[in-house]
Parts: sequence; C-alpha cells; structure tokens
Amino acid sequence: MPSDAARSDRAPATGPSGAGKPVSISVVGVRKHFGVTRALDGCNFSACFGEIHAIVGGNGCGKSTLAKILSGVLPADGGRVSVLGHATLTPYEARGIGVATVFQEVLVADECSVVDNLFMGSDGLFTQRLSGAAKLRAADALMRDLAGERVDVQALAGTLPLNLKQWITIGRALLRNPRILILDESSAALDLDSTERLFAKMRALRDGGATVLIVTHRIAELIRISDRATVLRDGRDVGVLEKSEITEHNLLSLMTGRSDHAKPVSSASVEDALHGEVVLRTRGLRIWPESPSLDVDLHRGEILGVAGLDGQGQSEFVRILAGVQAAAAGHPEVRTGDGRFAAIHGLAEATGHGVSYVSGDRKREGIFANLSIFENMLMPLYRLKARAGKIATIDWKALDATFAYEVDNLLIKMGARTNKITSLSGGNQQKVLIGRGFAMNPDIMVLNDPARGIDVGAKAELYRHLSAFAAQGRAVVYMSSEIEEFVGFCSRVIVFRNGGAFDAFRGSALDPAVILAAMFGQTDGRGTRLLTSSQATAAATTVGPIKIREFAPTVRRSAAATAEGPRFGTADRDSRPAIRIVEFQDGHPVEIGPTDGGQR
Ligand SMILES: Nc1ncnc2c1ncn2[C@@H]1O[C@H](COP(=O)(O)OP(=O)(O)OP(=O)(O)O)[C@@H](O)[C@H]1O
Repeated sequence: MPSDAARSDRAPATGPSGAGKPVSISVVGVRKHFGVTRALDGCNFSACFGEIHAIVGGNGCGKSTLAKILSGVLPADGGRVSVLGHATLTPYEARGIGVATVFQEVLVADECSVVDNLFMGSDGLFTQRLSGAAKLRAADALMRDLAGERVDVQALAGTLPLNLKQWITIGRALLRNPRILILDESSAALDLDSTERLFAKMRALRDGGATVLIVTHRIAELIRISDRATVLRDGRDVGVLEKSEITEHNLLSLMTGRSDHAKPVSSASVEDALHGEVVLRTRGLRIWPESPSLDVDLHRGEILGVAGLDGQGQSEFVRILAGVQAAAAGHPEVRTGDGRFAAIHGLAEATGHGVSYVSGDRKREGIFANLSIFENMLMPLYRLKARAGKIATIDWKALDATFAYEVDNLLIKMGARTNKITSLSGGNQQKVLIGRGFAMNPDIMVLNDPARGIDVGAKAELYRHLSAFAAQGRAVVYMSSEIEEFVGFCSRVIVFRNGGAFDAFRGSALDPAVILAAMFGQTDGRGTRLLTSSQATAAATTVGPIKIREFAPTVRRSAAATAEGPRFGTADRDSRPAIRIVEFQDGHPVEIGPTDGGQR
C-alpha cells in the first residue's frame, strides 16, 4: 500500500461537473516524454466516482500513456497526479487501492490455463483462501457470464481466439472488484453482442459507485456508454464533454481541431464491381467439418465485407482465403495470369499469387516486437526488391521510397524508423501492418478486422485507399467486427452463422440494422443467392425486399456453438501458432532480410 508520504495532500474535491460527485482521479499539468516524443504535454484530467468517463483522441495523442500513469505503470515526468487520494503509485500499490486496468495489448500468458490467467496477480490479495476447485468454479461462472458461452477454463489461454483472450483480461480486472476500472481499447476485439455484455458490467460498476475510464476509437459505442468524455490532442486535453454534448461532430471537432468532416468515400458502383471477372473463388469449401459448404466469388473491383457474431466462422473464412489457415474441406482458388484458377494451399502460395493479408490481431499475427518500424513494414519485400548479380543486393532506394509513401499515406505518427515497433502507439502499430499489406503491391487484399485500434480519421483514410485499390481493378475482402464499417464502403456483405454464409446483402440492402438482424439469424437468407456470379445473375430479378423477423439482439449463441459443449480448448480449430514472415525455400521456411533495424 502507498505510504502516507505518497498521499496527495488534497482532500477529494467535487468534480467540476459530474453532477456534484466526488473526484476519484485528478491530473494536473502532467508531462511525459519518451526521448524527443512528447506523449503528454501538460495534460489535465479529472474523473468522479459513479461515472463512466471516456478518454478520446487520435492515434498517438497520449491516451494509453495517461492510463499507464494512472495505473502506476509509468511515472510522470512532471505535473500532479492523484488517484483515490494517492500520488506516485507503483502498479502493486495501484492494485492495492482498487485500480484495475485492462491494457490495450491483450496480456495473457499463452502457456497458462484460463483459470490461472484469471487469478494471476490476485493471489495474496483477496483470493488466497480460495481452493483450486473454488477457483475453477469461479472461473467457469465468470467466463460463461462474460463470453456468453461455456469456455474450457483449464485449456491453455494460447489456444483461444482473440475475443476470448480479451475476456480473460477483462475478467481478471473484474475479479478485483475495482473502485477504478480502466479499459484501454478493451472492446476492440469484441463483437456487438459481447460489447453489450461488457457495457452491462461497466454500468453495474458505475452504479455501485466506481469510476470507469474507457479509451476507445469506436465512436458510436462511446457515445452510448459514456457519462462524460475528455478529448486529448497532441498530449493535451482540449475539451470535456458532458453526456448531452457527446456527439460524433463534437468529438471529431475537438479531436482534429476542425469542424469540417467529410463522410467516408463510397465504393465503386456495386453493379460494376459485381460484373468484374472473378479473381478469387471457393467451391465446396468447408470451414469446419460439420459446417455447410461455401461457394463464393470475389470480383475484380469489388470490396467484399464479411460479418458475423464472434465464433461463427467469418474470421476463419478470411484466414483460409489468405492461406493462413487450412479449411476442413476444399481450398480457395485464385485466378492466375493465364486465366486459369490455382488452388491456395498455404500462405506462401497465396502471397505468390498476389494475395496479401492484414490482421487486427497484431500480437499474434502481425508484429515482430523486437524489430524496427521499417523492418516490420518492409521485411517481406527485402527479397522481392533484391537486385540480381553475383551477390544479390537489396534495392534500398526502392524500399526507402515505399516506406516514405506508406508512412505519409497512412499518417503514421512515429519517431526514427529504426525505433522498435513497440515504441509506437497501438493504432500506429496497426497502421504499419496495413502499410505492409499495401507495400506488397498485391492484387487482392484480405483484411481481418484491420481497423482495430485505429482512429476515425485513419479509418476514413483506410477506406479511401482500399476503395482506390479496388477501383484499379483489384479486389478486397474486409472482415470487421464493427457493422458501421461496411456501409458506404463495401459492395457486398456476407453474414456468417454456424460456419457458413447465412445471408448476403448488396446495394441499398446494405443497412446496419439488416446486417445486425442477419447476424442474429433473423433474416430469410435469400441473399445467399448473391454469393456467386451465376447465382447472382439468376437471382437479380427475383430477390425482393428483405424481411426481418422481430427480434431483440440479446445473447443468443448458435445451437452448434453451445450444444457441442466448450467450443474452445486445447484442440481448438483456431489454434495455429503465430505467423512469422518467412519465405518458403524447398519447402522450408526461411526468415528473410537482415535485422539491422533498417539502419544500414
Ligand atoms: N515506450 C515508448 N517508447 C517510445 N515512445 C512511446 C512509448 N510509448 C508511447 N510512445 C509514444 O508516445 C505517444 C503517445 O502514445 P500513446 O500510446 O499514449 O498514444 P494513444 O493515444 O494511446 O494512441 P493509440 O490510439 O494509437 O493507442 C506516441 O507518439 C507513441 O509513439
């Protein structure tokens, strides 16, 4: 516990607004530098007991740094911090006084069980008297409550998909019954249904008098859940919004300092896109042995959206398309230069045929934490840009130009390019991975929830770049857990349930409410006639208005997901090891490129 000397001399004040509630957190003029980077530059912030308070701002504006200072993980360089009346906390002390933080990077020990991960760090605090059996029961009940389905709590955490790992980190924080809960991008890996369950937990904590801080780029969500919002820009607070003032317009204006905000561009004409030649297709593909077979065409010029509640097979589908994961039956086929179709059996083949993959699960499928920003973006290109000769040399000039172009295009906020990628904010790390996808100059981009953690401005830029990419006669497959992302951007959206295509929509039928209804199995599924070109042509004249059955979007897992018992465990379907960027030579993976941080 913190010493008396560390206690702030200020008595808890009443919030400047916050409806007269007492203040739980007060930050005055806080500064934090990382080398030449000013992460926080005289930042003020205050939160009250009994409120959900959002911290909002563009990528790299200092939100996570503030969260880490409040959690005792980072010391401030200057200014005053008071958390529950205490200053200068260590992480242990912060925990002791009731601060629980769910950090942006999903922190689970892959080689430990779910139950061990949940109770990690709690032993000795309040659970020391819990027996192993009691912990198992508590973990089972908690995960069922949070994830909305049974999870094998004795399974290794490393075998679980990202959304369940995210629930473990949230469950770990909730087990401490915190007085201050800090959630840094904690809904980024959760679907809409899961987010509702998280919100219910947050409201319960708030109503019990706790302070809940939420950092998120999902504007629609934060408008719904927050009682107040503090906006940061370039390390400073630029405004505090009360509940009634938290609108998209107000948030964007404060975040950017501008009041003109263009809507995201719309994609090329849907009909044009669907008349382009087929560049990627599946025939008789099965994601899981028991799931229905999938025949899907992707056309030149098209942006194909892929949606579904967590665990319905949509994430596996896009990974299969990119050669990252094998299907239970069949293979995707890509059109080759001679007009024929070639089966994709793995990542190397997919890459060789011009398919590039961008994952939102950057820790597992994206970044090399020990390599530089430059290497993380361009290492896959080292061999492609090699100039032949007696001794092959890398065309650094070409790589330099590519790097500068992508950094500029994606507005990546960074220091020296030789810095480790982990020196970047989460959103900027994600942008580096997106830059890698574009830098490979593919014909087809397959993106698996790529906008996880990137700010609204960067999202709009991403849609613009992908729309331009498709308009050049290439094609995009875009999986998202955020329904709003599809509208005005995708030509078609396929909604997955039980490992198969449940429904599909295009044109004016691309409506968030309709997509949501389909995710819950409440549309009639006629859109599945739009999955292949031949079916779409035949159905064009027969598909009438979409009917939605009446429904309330509460937790409803598919029968297949619950009837078979725990869906995820050591033998989980999604348990492939992390991807490494390698080139296959004579069937053996070989890591490519020097690792000098791009310094040369
Ligand atoms: N350990 C570190 N070393 C060097 N620079 C860092 C470090 N941590 C953060 N920074 C820099 O500090 C700035 C603020 O980062 P921070 O992670 O707080 O931003 P953020 O607002 O949370 O961004 P995002 O929305 O992308 O998560 C960024 O420019 C980032 O690159």
